[in-house]
Amino acid sequence: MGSDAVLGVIGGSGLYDIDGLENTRWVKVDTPFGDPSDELLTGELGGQRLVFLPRHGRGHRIPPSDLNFRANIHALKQLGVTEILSVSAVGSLKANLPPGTFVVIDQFIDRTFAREKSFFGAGLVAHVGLGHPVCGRLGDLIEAALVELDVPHQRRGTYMVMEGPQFSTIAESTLYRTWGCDVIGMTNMPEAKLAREAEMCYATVAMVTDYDCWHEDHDHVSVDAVIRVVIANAGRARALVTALAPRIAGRDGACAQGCHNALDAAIMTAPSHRDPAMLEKLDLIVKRVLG
Ligand SMILES: CSC[C@H]1O[C@H](OP(=O)(O)O)[C@H](O)[C@@H]1O
Ligand SMILES: Nc1ncnc2[nH]cnc12
Repeated sequence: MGSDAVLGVIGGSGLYDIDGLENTRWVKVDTPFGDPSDELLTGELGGQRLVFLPRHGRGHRIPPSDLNFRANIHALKQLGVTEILSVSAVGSLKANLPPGTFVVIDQFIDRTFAREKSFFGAGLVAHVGLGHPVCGRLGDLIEAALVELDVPHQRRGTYMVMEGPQFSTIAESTLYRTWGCDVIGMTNMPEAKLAREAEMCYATVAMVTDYDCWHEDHDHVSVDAVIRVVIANAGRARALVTALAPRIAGRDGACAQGCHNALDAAIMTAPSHRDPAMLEKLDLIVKRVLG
């Protein structure tokens, strides 16, 4: 069987388009959860189908708490995306992770509190596993691409997700360091949770832009500093996408880690108690498992 893989790229701060895409088209996608951040750019990169979504919209119009994460993930799924690469700017919580380092995230701590976090709800209840919140297989492919490109990186790391939009206090930043977190940002949750519910592989490459506000020898984070580092590293982020695309095509069948079967044992609501309106709204998400 040939690969059915379609790579979705969610571009964070500073990554609002993709180089070298062929046969491109910006597509407007409607979802039962409202509007995604922008139109989605579809195309091919080295023969691999790719869909790109600028997380904050072109021109960076939408703050983290107002992102419609459900619509974004649903729109990617509608366009056939099976594996998602999230590219994100983050602050460093470790002295050995200076700006310019890429971290292939494998864990999250979700401290967000003002966001819709599930496709499911009253009338159709589900609980997916999140012990491994990112796809390890996709993480390995990202790491292989970073090695090939000689980009300074760390293979694993915990991303602390804060609500924002303000940056942290020193007390908060210091607390997160005692928790062993590696980096901090505002966007990857509930994105990763929703990708799991939608049975898509998800992995994050976090681009360190600053030392947040805990480091005595460095200025506190500012938008200026973040943008400067993002611009300096945008070429490497784009090269990563180009190097990752052909690696995605190698998958045969469903993800061996189980991302594409995440709902197999997740739905709790008895068939006789399922809300028909919810079933209709969630059709794209649940049709593989409920038929
Ligand atoms: C401009 S700094 C704060 C902003 O950047 C990060 O976003 P993204 O993950 O989309 O690159 C961070 O989480 C904040 O939203
Ligand atoms: N220090 C920081 N805190 C939260 N989000 C960020 N994005 C980039 N740097 C950040």
